[in-house]
Amino acid sequence: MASSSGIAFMLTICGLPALAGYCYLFKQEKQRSRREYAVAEDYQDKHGPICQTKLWGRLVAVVTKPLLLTRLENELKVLHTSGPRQEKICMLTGIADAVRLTEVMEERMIPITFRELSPNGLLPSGLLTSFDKGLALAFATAPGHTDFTGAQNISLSEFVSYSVFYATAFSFFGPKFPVESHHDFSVLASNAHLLRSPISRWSLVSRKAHAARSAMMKTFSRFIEEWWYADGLDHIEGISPLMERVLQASKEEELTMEEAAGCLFVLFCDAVTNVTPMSFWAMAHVLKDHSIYRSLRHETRSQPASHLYGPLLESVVQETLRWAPSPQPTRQAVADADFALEGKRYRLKAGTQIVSDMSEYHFDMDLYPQPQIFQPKRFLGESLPLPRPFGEGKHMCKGMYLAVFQIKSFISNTLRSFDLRVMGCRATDTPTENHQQMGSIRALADMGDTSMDVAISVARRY
Ligand code: HEM
Repeated sequence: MASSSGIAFMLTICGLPALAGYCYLFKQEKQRSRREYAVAEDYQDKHGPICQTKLWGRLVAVVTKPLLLTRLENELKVLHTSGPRQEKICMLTGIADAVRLTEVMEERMIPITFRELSPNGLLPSGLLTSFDKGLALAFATAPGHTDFTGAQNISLSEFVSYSVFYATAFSFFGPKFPVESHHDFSVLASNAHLLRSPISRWSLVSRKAHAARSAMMKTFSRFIEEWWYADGLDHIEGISPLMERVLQASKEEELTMEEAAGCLFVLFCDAVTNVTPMSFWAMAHVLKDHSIYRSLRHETRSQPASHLYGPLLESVVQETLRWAPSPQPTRQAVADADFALEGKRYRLKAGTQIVSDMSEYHFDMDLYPQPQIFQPKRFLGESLPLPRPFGEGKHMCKGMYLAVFQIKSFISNTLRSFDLRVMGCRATDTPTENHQQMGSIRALADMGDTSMDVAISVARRY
């Protein structure tokens, strides 16, 4: 899934500033100028809510209104997910011929995920409690195997990335999963853009990304190997019902062991790659404003550990889901389609990628006053429309309930376990892999440099 910043960047370098105005997420906390609003409005008046362009030789149509993608899917019947999904699977797993794997993911694994991660499936699965337990274990070691007994300065991005990775791996795969693979995962996550582009064929440029991907795939293959070949063994210690069902389905569908490992890895990536930056942004904004930090800490600490529903926490999470870049649902037109919409005529050519971008909606000043400013209390007591970072229609995110739980659990457990302080924004000579994964942190540093990070002091409370 392309990120909003990616599309904004692609549109900008294509010399289409008017279109770039559609997805200007990374001008965070700066007022969008009157001119930029006017340019975007002007574009919509002329061309309607779908903007078509060509990026690196590929036809792309960007849809900018809620529910429009669902409408096009239902009415045109030519928009499919399998093309973009297959690309994503190949990119993440390195499996060149992923046609069968993509089919199995769509027909078996996604419905399993939908059932297991629905509100009714989540509670009995034990996934939520084991995520909390995983966080406690991560806090005991992360990062760099420190125990945080005295106050220590660390990078917020590393702290978030390691904690979310550890807790998700623990809750999905149990205590036997080798969490030291976090290093390979970070390298892969921050270089995934290379694997996604034709540059991936230039081995000199993308060697690091290829190596990290092979290492992750080996980790997953080794993790399931014993179970895979031992017919009598029906359980991997501590594995979640979701992943157990995915493995059973892999055998039933006669996938290879590598393909089964690929299924686990792709679902794991779905669960970590978006929760990590969302948790980072939420935490960064809470720490940036000392009065918010104190109020949220008070709210969190005055409730029982299992309680994750304080009103301020709820508002901070919703504001993060509105403000932070979210992945963009993508479909592919498998045949030409002509249609009219809001008085404009469109023609989608077969092969066009349709990308839904909600940044125009999330930054609409009529819906959310001063949209560039992260306002932690924005959703307190207000009946504002809720953000829409999870896509829409039948392919809407299957892990949205888990995702919201993970972000809330990360913030609450961090505030309960530690006293934190921002020490400043730190420049590193060699940016660690996490920085790009987190996106630009200009909002705090305002220096336009992705090698910046937020340094925090962390001291364990008990
Ligand atoms: C804040 C975190 C997350 C965000 C913002 C997010 C967002 C999205 C978006 C935008 C889509 C595409 C929807 C579409 O094509 O219409 C998606 C799909 C998906 N997400 Fe998430 N997601 C998050 C967390 C998770 C988690 C924790 C899981 C757990 C495994 C997950 C599993 C999935 C799956 C399986 C799909 C594919 C659904 C399908 O094609 O039917 N996501 N997500």
